Amino acid sequence: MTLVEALPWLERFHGKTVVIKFGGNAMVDEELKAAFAADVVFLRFAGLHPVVVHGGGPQISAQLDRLGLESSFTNGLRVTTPETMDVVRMVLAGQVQRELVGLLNEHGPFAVGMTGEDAHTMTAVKRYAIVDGESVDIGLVGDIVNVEAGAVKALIADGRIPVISSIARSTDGHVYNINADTAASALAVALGAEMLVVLTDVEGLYKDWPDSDDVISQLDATELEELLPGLASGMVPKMEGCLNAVRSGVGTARVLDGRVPHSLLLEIFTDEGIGTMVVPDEEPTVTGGLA
Ligand SMILES: Nc1ncnc2c1ncn2[C@@H]1O[C@H](COP(=O)(O)OP(=O)(O)O)[C@@H](O)[C@H]1O
Ligand SMILES: CC(=O)N[C@@H](CCC(=O)OP(=O)(O)O)C(=O)O
Repeated sequence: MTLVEALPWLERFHGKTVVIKFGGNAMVDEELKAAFAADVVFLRFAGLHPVVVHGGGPQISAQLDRLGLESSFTNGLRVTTPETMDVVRMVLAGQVQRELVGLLNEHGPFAVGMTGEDAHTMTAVKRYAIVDGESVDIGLVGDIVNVEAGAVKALIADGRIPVISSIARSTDGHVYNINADTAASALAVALGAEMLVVLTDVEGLYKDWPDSDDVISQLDATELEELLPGLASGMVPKMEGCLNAVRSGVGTARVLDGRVPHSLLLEIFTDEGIGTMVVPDEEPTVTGGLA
């Protein structure tokens, strides 16, 4: 990429908040993790306000395996017993988040880790999975009902990079496991972010997955809504999160291949986008006259 190509994007995104969801599947390679950290710090030095929400599904599964605990998913959500919840919290907040904070802070005193529990940042309610129209109990899985973004905004104002684990407390004191895509989307909305970027282990949203690897490069909210019922597993919370974001004021939501080194910078600062971009529905054009 030529530097001058980046100028219009630097101007456009200066001072804007970008929420980046770093998926556990994109986090498997040491070099890629370091490249991701460098990209996020680059964004900060370029005058954007990056906020990281991280996943860790494969890392949680590996730890459950080591402990000999069974684990299963319903509609892309982990069935979470109280015992599983202890492991989820330990792995996300104690391991994955710490590692990302460490990698970011190799560049300076920027990253501050927290979970949705801190400063009441995220409040959850129990979430049920819907299977064949029936509501199914999947344990301590939560949905976000409120985001108090004050603590995150204070960190941004102080030049820090918040790194947030997708765990949240309910008003009655339960701690819930939140899908990281769902948490990133809720946070992007509450922060009035310009962009939600979801880094995963595929090139973007495939048109006819698993039969073809034709990536949909751009679609609007209504088009995405029509595709949602046909999507499988991990893509469901991701695309629901993108839809929720653009329907609630976030400028664009993008799904990118986290396996491509520096995909974040390529997407934000070059003309040809990579991955899938979800845009809000076009506002109806006002043709004149009184409303
Ligand atoms: N239409 C689709 N396009 C792309 N990937 C899809 C699609 N439907 C299902 N998937 C699956 O969703 C996975 C991504 O979700 P997930 O494994 O939860 O990733 P992450 O850990 O990054 O959140 C892909 O690896 C792919 O197997
Ligand atoms: C409820 C639920 O499924 N929570 C996820 C939280 C981590 C996550 O979302 O990680 P990825 O982004 O890497 O998939 C889980 O337990 O795996």
